[in-house]
Amino acid sequence: MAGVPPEAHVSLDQLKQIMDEFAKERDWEQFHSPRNLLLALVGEVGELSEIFQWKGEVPKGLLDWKEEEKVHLGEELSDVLLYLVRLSDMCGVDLGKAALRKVQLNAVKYPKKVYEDPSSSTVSPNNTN
Ligand SMILES: Nc1ccn([C@H]2C[C@H](O)[C@@H](COP(=O)(O)OP(=O)(O)OP(=O)(O)O)O2)c(=O)n1
Repeated sequence: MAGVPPEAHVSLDQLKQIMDEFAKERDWEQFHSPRNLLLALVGEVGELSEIFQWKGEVPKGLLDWKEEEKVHLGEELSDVLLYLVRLSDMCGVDLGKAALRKVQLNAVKYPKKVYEDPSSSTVSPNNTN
């Protein structure tokens, strides 16, 4: 793959282009329908879940995980991301734009002031009333 960007600077748009090239080079565009991609995405979410299955709660940062476990985790997270990027593209959705818009909607739905107030510390995100 010619245009693989330096790791630290990858964008959703670059991942979109890479997935497009990957599918074209293998003549796999015929298989990358929205439904197929959604099923593939859900399958990868299942593989991601398996990594955490039966472990109980795990500490943030996964400090006690072996390096190979973290590498595996990175692979499954990447599969989810790549299928999500490809699914969005095949549905004609600009994922970056949509995500930024959703972040704005979230901020309106969950106003900062409510959650900044220490007296409201028991308010959960799903119980704003
Ligand atoms: N038709 C396909 C098949 C694969 N991929 C790409 C996207 C994913 O990043 C990765 C998924 O590959 P596998 O189906 O081989 O899944 P895993 O890498 O998880 O392998 P396994 O299920 O054996 O653990 O390859 C794709 O774009 N289109």
